[in-house]
Amino acid sequence: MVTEVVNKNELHKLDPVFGQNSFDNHEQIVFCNDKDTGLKAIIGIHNTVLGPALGGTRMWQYKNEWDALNDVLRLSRGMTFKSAITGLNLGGGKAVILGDAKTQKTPELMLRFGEFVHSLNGKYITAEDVGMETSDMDLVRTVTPYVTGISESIGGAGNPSPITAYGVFMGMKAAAKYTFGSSDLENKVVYVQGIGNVGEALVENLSNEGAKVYIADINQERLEEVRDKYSVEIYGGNNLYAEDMDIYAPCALGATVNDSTIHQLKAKVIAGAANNQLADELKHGLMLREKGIVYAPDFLINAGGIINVYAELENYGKQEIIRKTENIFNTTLEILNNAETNGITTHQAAFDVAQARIDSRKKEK
Ligand SMILES: NC(=O)c1ccc[n+]([C@@H]2O[C@H](COP(=O)([O-])OP(=O)(O)OC[C@H]3O[C@@H](n4cnc5c(N)ncnc54)[C@H](O)[C@@H]3O)[C@@H](O)[C@H]2O)c1
Repeated sequence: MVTEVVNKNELHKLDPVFGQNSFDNHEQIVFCNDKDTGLKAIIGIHNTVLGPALGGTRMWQYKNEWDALNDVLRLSRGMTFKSAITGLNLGGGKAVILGDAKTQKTPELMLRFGEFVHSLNGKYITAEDVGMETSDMDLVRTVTPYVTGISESIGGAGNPSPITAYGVFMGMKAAAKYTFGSSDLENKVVYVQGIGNVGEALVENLSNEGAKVYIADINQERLEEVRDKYSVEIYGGNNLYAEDMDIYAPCALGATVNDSTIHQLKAKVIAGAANNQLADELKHGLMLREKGIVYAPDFLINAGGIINVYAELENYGKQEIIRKTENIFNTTLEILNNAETNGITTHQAAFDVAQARIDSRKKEK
């Protein structure tokens, strides 16, 4: 849509940036373009009340620029609440690079992207997300200090994905305790959708605990690779939402919990790593509550990665990373109980805690 020539008289109807539903008072949005490397990126800085906006970079072949903009806005906003509820002194930001990471990601493009990050003087700090590897962050580090998730060999905390997965596992166990009366996941039927960096590490935790794990991914090679390493089954159908399961773990992209899937979902718990799992936070949060499906808020339980990269800024070690990540179990249980007591959705309960922390810091300032 944005690539079409727009009738100037109609521009006011489009409100392309400030009028977007997902805009939600972003402080700054930076559009980056470099002809030589083909870089097209958007950096979203949602809120810096608690500290610099930290969030990963996603490289994805979006259908169009509207999708890319909407994604970066939703993701950076999510980071604000993730860091706030986790008690970190960080704001929310995120970046997207438009393109196919497999075929279009070059060292030159990553370096140019790093220069754009550097030009923001630390207001935005990047890290990895979908389509990025630790080695990409190492490259970005050569042109800017405003990057985390770099290799341990050069002073970083390494790949955040295993810690993210561990936090999701903790959140899932808390949701299981709340729902089934025990945090033990042995024999629980869990569908993990998306077995990338985080999904695979979650599968490892789950299979060690004796859960019955089914894996789904659009990448067949990946499915076979992961199936051969752990005692899991590849899901052979084409609509996992309708399958009998205890727990649905979305670990691919966002918005899989929506009008169409909620009606089909048989899971009793949703707990996964993907950001922005609810297509519409208010509406779908309520629909899940009405259906009695327990939703462990994504921005609460997938905070292990940000805890891991925050260590690079605050200089704490592995032990503290694990301790903070394990605490996701307690926070999740508290949020699920609060939601029940106050008759609100679990998403709202988590959001309220995060927003209260931001408001109180704003008052102090
Ligand atoms: N990496 C982290 O530390 C971290 C931290 C917090 C949140 N997250 C979120 O977790 C999710 C996974 O991150 P990751 O780092 O593992 O990414 P990744 O790129 O390593 O893996 C994503 C996987 O999802 C698969 N996939 C994509 N679309 C799919 C679909 N429609 N159905 C099934 N599978 C599909 C891909 O083939 C890939 O295997 C993302 O939403 C990311 O934003 C990641």
